Amino acid sequence: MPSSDNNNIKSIVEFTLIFVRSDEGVLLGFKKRGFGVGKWNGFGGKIEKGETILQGAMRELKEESNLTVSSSNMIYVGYVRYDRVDSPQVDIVYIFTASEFSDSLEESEEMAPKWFKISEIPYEEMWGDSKYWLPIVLRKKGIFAEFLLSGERNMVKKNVEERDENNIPVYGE
Ligand SMILES: Nc1ncnc2c1[nH]c(=O)n2[C@H]1C[C@H](O)[C@@H](COP(=O)(O)OP(=O)(O)OP(=O)(O)O)O1
Repeated sequence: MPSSDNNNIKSIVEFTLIFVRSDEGVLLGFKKRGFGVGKWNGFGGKIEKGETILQGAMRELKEESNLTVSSSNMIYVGYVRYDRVDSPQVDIVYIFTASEFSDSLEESEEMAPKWFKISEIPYEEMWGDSKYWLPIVLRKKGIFAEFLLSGERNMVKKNVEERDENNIPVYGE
């Protein structure tokens, strides 16, 4: 996408997003405040200074759902890049899955968690781009996707690539 050429004059903000799986389906959280309020999504947030991407993903899951996933059970599957025509910020969202976890599921100040069958995922109540790439992730494939957005809602361009496990994209490479 042409906007990629602008990376050097845009600020990059890095986020994590994890989709926990079980026999019940996939765990989503209803965002109760802040960015994405009123939408269902996986669990995650900004990576904090001094922590790795993996540490950030594990911390956000714990904070938002009380679930614990050990580092060896965190599966990195790729990333989604969001550029906006009307903002100097590019968001990189690192995507993880996990199917082994411990501790009891709890609602947090930020997220109300709920298990969804795969066939009942509420894509119309999620970010508009999720329907293009989340099904790929849930088929246990790697993902690289990039979206050019106008404001919060309008998608100007999209590029979605399914990747094999030996070709999982790493941001910056
Ligand atoms: N388009 C886009 N931009 C940025 N982040 C996202 C999207 N689509 C998404 O699905 N996401 C994900 C990435 C993160 O998991 C969340 C956003 O994190 P946020 O709640 O803003 O981060 P926190 O660190 O928890 O924020 P506060 O603690 O400051 O509220 O959405």
